[in-house]
Amino acid sequence: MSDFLPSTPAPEGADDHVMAAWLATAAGELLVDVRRGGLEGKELKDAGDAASHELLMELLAQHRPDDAVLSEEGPQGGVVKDRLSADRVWIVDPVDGTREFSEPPRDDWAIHVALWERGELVAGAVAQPGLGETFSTGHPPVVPPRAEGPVRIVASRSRPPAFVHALVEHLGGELVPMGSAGAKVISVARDVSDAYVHAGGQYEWDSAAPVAVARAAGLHTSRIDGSPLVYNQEDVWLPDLVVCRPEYAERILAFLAEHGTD
Ligand SMILES: Nc1ncnc2c1ncn2[C@@H]1O[C@H](COP(=O)(O)O)[C@@H](OP(=O)(O)O)[C@H]1O
Ligand SMILES: [Mg+2]
Repeated sequence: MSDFLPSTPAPEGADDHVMAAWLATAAGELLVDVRRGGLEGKELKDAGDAASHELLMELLAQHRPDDAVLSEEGPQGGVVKDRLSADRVWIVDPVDGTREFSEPPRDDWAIHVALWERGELVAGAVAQPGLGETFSTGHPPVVPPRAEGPVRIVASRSRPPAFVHALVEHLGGELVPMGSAGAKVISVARDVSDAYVHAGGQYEWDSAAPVAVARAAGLHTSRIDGSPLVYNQEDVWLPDLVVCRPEYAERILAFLAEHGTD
């Protein structure tokens, strides 16, 4: 048992939206402590991954004992209980943007907690401790009116897919490099960017919670071929996605259909 105590007690009788937000926030508080502990580089990444994973597993076992869990850091690919026959599966990424987590004072890292139930994402939360905020399906972000200026495409800071540069040029826009899939999706909801486009590799836990929040906020979410993002599959590889303000979806998907991502 970890001796860490979240700053707020578990909300009594919490619904799944509140539970997701509370779990992600609690893991974020623990990670802020870990980050202040003096470790660096790989040691800090490993300590953060392990501490957050263990806390989330412990709190889920306590508060949602009947549900299955798929965690990036779990055993056998993070599977606890038979998630493929379960009705309810929590899909968690204990630290998303692990690289940026290990580079204080960067704020582009996040904790993802999503709930999948019988085929759909039904709740989710993305905590971004660097912003002091947790974004959740319980109180979906209200997307502000778009700031004036060129289209902003947010993409991986450390491995931006090559096609993204061509897309940015095609749209006459600009590239916003950022770590963490969660932070990137949330940047669209915050009007820091207009679209997040990724291809070439990712897992279900990288996008489940951010996509749940993005959908609740009214953003477009899909695979790059326009098909729906589907979760709790046998193979948890989910390599590409588009999350954007709805008004950009058609143009982005048309570009990807025509030019591909090679
Ligand atoms: N090509 C790839 N293959 C596997 N995972 C990838 C990937 N590109 C990005 N990811 C994962 O997606 C998340 C966001 O990446 P990025 O910050 O580069 O956009 C990271 O999650 P983790 O930090 O949880 O490992 C990263 O590992
Ligand atoms: Mg991740």
